[in-house]
Amino acid sequence: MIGRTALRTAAPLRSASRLFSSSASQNSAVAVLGASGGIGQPLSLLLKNDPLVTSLRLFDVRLAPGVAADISHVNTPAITTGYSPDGPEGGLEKALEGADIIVIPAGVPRKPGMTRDDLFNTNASIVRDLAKTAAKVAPKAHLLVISNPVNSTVPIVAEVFKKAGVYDPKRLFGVTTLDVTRASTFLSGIAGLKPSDVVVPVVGGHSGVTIVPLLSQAGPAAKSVQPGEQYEKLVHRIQFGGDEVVKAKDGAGSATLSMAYAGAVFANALMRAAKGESGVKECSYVESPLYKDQGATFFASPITLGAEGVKEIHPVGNVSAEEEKLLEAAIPELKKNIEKGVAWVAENP
Ligand SMILES: NC(=O)C1=CN([C@@H]2O[C@H](COP(=O)(O)OP(=O)(O)OC[C@H]3O[C@@H](n4cnc5c(N)ncnc54)[C@H](O)[C@@H]3O)[C@@H](O)[C@H]2O)C=CC1
Ligand SMILES: O=C([O-])CC(=O)C(=O)O
Repeated sequence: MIGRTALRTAAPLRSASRLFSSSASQNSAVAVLGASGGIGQPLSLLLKNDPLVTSLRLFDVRLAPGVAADISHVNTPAITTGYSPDGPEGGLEKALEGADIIVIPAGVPRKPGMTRDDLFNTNASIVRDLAKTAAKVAPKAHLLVISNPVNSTVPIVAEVFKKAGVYDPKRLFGVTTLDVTRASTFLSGIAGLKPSDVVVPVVGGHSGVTIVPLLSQAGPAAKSVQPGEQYEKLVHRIQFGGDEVVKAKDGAGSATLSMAYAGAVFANALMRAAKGESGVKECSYVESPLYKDQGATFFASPITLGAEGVKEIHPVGNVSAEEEKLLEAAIPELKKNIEKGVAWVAENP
C-alpha cells in the first residue's frame, strides 16, 4: 500500500519543451563537470545559448579547454572558460568558484546488456570526488546530478555534503527531466497531439521500474491510452527508453543529445525560478518526505522551484490502480538503490 502523504492532489506540470524562456536578464554562473563528454558537449552548447547564463565553466579530465574555445566563439553573452585538472586556468576548484549551478554529467555510460546499477562501481567515486570539491568551494550552488545510477549518485552527493556540514536538501537535484521528455514525446505520438501540449508527470526514480509515468494525469492525452496492452507497452517504453538508445548506439554509449536538451531545460527552469519567476515546476529526484516512511528517502515528483531551489514538493496526486501497482514495484527498488549509495559513502568516505 502506498503512503497516503504521497497521494494528495498534484498541481499540473508545464511542458518541458519550452527551452530558454526568459523575460529579464540575470547573472548565472554555471559549471559543467564532464563537459567534454557525449552529454557535456551539447549541454554546454545549449547553456551557451541560454540568455540567463553569463558565465559558463567547463571542466573535464580531458579536452575541456578545447571544447570551451570552440563554444566560446558562439556570439551569445556567456563567458566560457575551460578547466582541466592541472591546466594554467586552474583546475576544478577554479571552475567552481562562485558557481550558482553545477551540472554533473561526468562518468561512464552504459553498453548493451548493462543496467544503470552496473555503472555504480565506476561512477560512485567520480561523483563523490567532484561533490567533495563542490562542498568545499561552492556549497551554496544548486547541484544537478546526471551521472548514473542517479538513484544512488544523488544520495552519495547528499552524504558527502552532510559530512562536510554543508548539506541543503533544497539545492540537490537528480535530473529526471529526460523521463518527462520521453513520456511527452511517446504519448503525444499516440494521441496525435503536439508534444508541447502533452505533459506527463514522471515520478519515482531514474531506472527501469523505478520510473513511474502518471499517464492518467496527462490531461486530454490521457484518454488516448486505456489500460491494456497499449498502455503497458507505453509504460514499458517510458521506463526503458534509455535501453532503446543504448541498443541503437550499439556499444557507443547511451542517450546524449536528448539528455543534453533535458538538462538544459531543467537548468533554465532553476535559473528562471532563481530570478523570481513564480510557478516554475519540474519533476526532479530530491530528498522527499513522500515515501520516506517506506525507506525511499529520495523520490522524484513535481516540484515548485524557487530562489533557494526546492520550494514545494508536490504529492503524486490521484493515481490509477495501474499506477498504484507501478509505485508499489518502484519503492522497494528505490530504497535498495538509495541504501546502496549511502552505505558505499560510509565505507568509502
Ligand atoms: N540522468 C539521465 O537521465 C541520464 C544520465 N546519463 C549518464 O550520464 C553520464 C555521462 O554520459 P555520457 O556523457 O554519455 O558519457 P561520456 O563518456 O561520453 O562522457 C563522460 C565524460 O565525463 C568525463 N569524466 C570522467 N571522469 C571525470 C572526472 N573525474 N571529472 C570530470 N570529468 C570526468 C569523461 O572524460 C567524459 O568526457 C553517464 O553516467 C550516463 O549513464 C546518460 C543519459 C541520461
Ligand atoms: O539509459 C542510460 O543508461 C542513460 C539514461 O539514463 C537514459 O537514457 O535515461
